[in-house]
Amino acid sequence: MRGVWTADQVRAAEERLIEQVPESTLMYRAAFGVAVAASDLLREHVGRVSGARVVLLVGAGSNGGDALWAGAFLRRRGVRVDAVLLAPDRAHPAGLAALRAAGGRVLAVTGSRSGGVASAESHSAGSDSAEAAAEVTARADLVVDGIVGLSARGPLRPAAAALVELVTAPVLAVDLPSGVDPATGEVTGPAVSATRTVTFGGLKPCHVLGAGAIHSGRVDVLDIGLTEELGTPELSLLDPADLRRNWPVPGPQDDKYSQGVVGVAAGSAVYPGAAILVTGAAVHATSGMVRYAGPAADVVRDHWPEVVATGTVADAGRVQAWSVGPGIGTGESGREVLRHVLRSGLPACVDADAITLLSQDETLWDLRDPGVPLVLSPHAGEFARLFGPVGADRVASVRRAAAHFDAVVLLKGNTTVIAAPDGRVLVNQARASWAATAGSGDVLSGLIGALLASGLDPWAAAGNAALLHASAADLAARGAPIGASALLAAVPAAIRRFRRAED
Ligand SMILES: NC(=O)C1=CN([C@@H]2O[C@H](COP(=O)(O)OP(=O)(O)OC[C@H]3O[C@@H](n4cnc5c(N)ncnc54)[C@H](O)[C@@H]3O)[C@@H](O)[C@H]2O)[C@@H](O)CC1
Ligand SMILES: [K+]
Repeated sequence: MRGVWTADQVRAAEERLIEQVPESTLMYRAAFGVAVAASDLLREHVGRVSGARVVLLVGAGSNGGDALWAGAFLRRRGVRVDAVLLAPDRAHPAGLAALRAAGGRVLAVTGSRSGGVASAESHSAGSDSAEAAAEVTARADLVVDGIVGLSARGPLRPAAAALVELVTAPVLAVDLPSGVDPATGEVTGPAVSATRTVTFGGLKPCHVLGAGAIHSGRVDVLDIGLTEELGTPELSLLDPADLRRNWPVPGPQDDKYSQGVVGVAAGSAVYPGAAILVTGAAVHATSGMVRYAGPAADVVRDHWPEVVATGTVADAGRVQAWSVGPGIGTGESGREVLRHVLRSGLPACVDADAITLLSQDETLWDLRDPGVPLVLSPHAGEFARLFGPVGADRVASVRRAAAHFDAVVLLKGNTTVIAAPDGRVLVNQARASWAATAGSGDVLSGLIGALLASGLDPWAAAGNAALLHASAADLAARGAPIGASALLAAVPAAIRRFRRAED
């Protein structure tokens, strides 16, 4: 599992570390890491380091300081470095002196009332003008983004925004791509799109949430001594090694019952698709047995002969967990199905129509045994019905909902957020949005139900299912749109890929 820490946590860790290590040492370490990554990118994109042109976009804080020091290190490798100071009076003094001493060129730019880089302020000897800054930026082989870091507030100022728009070269972001909200990953205006981001100590929310994850490019975490001091992460990400360790596979002593039997209550005679998809996902996710209970039993049996299918949940037989909701409808028959599942005292993944039913009829909650795990897996619309609009801070909303319902809540989306009632949060950022297709959520329900039946902790069940689901979508799509059936068919290949994956 990889941790993600908030800006406040990182600052607190820095304060603790500074009692042992001078602040300037931390900045050298950070800047050295940035310079190494910049050299790698130059080799990759330009084929050389010495003689290449690097432009540093430098803001008012220590983020700019990191960039300036990195520029000084790059000068020693023969790189031509231009620093564009966006807040000339507040540029990091030691970093600026170091860059100048190393022979870097410094251009000063200030924002104008009309926005853009129309006004420039002379700052140092040489061709200091907004035009010069624009020109070097546009001609750079690599741009280092030191505009703003952990203390970023609001959108980029106009001068920075105008320069960012001109960049065509690869961008190396220092700590995080400027213009992205550090806490939520939200992008509401112009923002840097980084090829790579070098961050310090640990991942921050903006590297893994929403548009921020895309704008960050590849993220390298550099341990400058902070990692030990960071404490419990605010969020976590599952990595391939977690999935490989967690995904249940049969052992020598297992039989079809010992691995957990999952019950599927989904679909209807008129809409059997959901039944087929949820059941199929459960069939592919784990070995053992899947029972289907509902009006689509005949169709399910035709599709998945290995499934034991019955007409009603009451006749389903013994299961260890339920996957309930997709396609059951929001009328009385669906309500009856949900009542049965909630009364059963078994773990359940509650999705789709079952979530709508819960939002319409509060008395359904009373049927639940509070000691038994529940996973709610809404999309944003269902979440809103159940708990109110998600808002910009998805993590905070989902965490509150999980505590409120005393359930694991998985909010679907390009960034899937999974919160446990005790406050733990997992996020899964899909690399693409191929899973945004009708029926894809049904597949996820089946995966979660199967993992619950195997006895996995419900938070881990939901998290592992989300990661596998996104990976199956990528594998199936390979660059072209897919339907949920293709996603479902790719589930075994995705499991195989994780089971073979190296750490
Ligand atoms: N926290 C740590 O342990 C370390 C931090 N370091 C660096 O220090 C950075 C944090 O430094 P600071 O706290 O000085 O803050 P920043 O460098 O993030 O910038 C803060 C200043 O930028 C301005 N600003 C805020 N939002 C802006 C926006 N949207 N557009 C333009 N300007 C804006 C404000 O005037 C603010 O004072 C980190 O991101 C990292 O790069 C590293 O030097 C190493 C260690
Ligand atoms: K930055």
